[in-house]
Amino acid sequence: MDLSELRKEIDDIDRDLVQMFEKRMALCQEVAEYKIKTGMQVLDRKREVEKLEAIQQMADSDFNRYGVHELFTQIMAISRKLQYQLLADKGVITGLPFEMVPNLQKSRANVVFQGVEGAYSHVAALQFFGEKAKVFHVKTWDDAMKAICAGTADFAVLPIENSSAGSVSDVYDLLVKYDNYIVGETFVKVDHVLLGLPEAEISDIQTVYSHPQGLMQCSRFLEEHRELTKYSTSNTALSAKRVQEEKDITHAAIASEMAGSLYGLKVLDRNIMNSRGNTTRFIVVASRKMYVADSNKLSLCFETNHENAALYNMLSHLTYNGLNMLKLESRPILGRPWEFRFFVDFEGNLGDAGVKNALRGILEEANYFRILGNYYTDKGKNIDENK
Ligand SMILES: C=C(O[C@@H]1C=C(C(=O)O)C=C[C@H]1O)C(=O)O
Repeated sequence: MDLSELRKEIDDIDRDLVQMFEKRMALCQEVAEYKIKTGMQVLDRKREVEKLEAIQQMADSDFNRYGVHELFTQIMAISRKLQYQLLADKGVITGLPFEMVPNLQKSRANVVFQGVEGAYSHVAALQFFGEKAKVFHVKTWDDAMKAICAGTADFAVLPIENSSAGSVSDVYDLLVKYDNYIVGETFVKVDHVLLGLPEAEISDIQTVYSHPQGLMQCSRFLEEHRELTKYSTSNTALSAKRVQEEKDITHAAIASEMAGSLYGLKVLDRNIMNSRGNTTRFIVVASRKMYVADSNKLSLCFETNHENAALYNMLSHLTYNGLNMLKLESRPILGRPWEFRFFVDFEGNLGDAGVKNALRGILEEANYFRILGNYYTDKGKNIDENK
């Protein structure tokens, strides 16, 4: 037999396979209609496990047993995706009661941030809500979350990620702890300087205060000045305040120039950061499940079974619906060592058919699932990376 004859036979088989595939999908569509009527779940794990076992029995070698297992795992996943599409089309999307709003009521908003005046969160709040916004501060990120739950604030502004130090993991955990939602985001350029008392010189400094992120973002500078003792504080601006209050010429803070001028400190050194384009992304959080009409980014959180391909299967719902993933983060689940909760950001709007379809799939197949928000992002267009 020559190659072209072999390929012709393969082509014939493939044609049959496609026809069989289409027949199978048509039946799955009927199954979906039955499920919609009866309120049954799309995923039936027991049936899928039994099917995979039965199919493996039909194959005649280990290699083929493995192959058909792979093949039918995918066929059934596609079958489920078809069913979710149908459910989403028929409006059967429970668990997504997000209210669409034309815009956020920014001008009358009461906004909370963590830290003290001059903190980068303060800068972020003014940038997002405008210079005249009513802002107040609390001691911890947890307090900020509580303030919006209690209604003393309409919005909280919290840092979620820095371009050189990475994710702010505590804030991820707080998004799970509280029933609050991301309704916006804003990017702030972080320009740390070394601040001391007006009479201090850099040679006087022995102790440096800053938030752990501030210390991390200036780690190269601190490595070059190993003689300095580093102290973590809960906020960069608070460290500037502390230097002002302690009146010790040997103390300095790593904070913004704005914090320095607020607390009467002198800039002892600039350009102390590891990377020049150092930017922090802040999220704006509210207690209402709402999204603005032009939202273009979603954040989700889910837990899966601790088994082979579990994450891959969850993410396949995004791939299959052509959704562009922007970020994947994981956090440990307390009480279940070495198991993780996943956080995914991707592009889209809750009104998009592809988004509804993907959410329906993840909602059914994850052990725990929450939409953390659908909001508008300008992707940090205001940031000049070269300055
Ligand atoms: C088609 C069904 O829905 C899903 C898909 C399956 C399949 O493609 O064989 C099997 C079980 C379900 O998870 C069904 O319930 O039979």
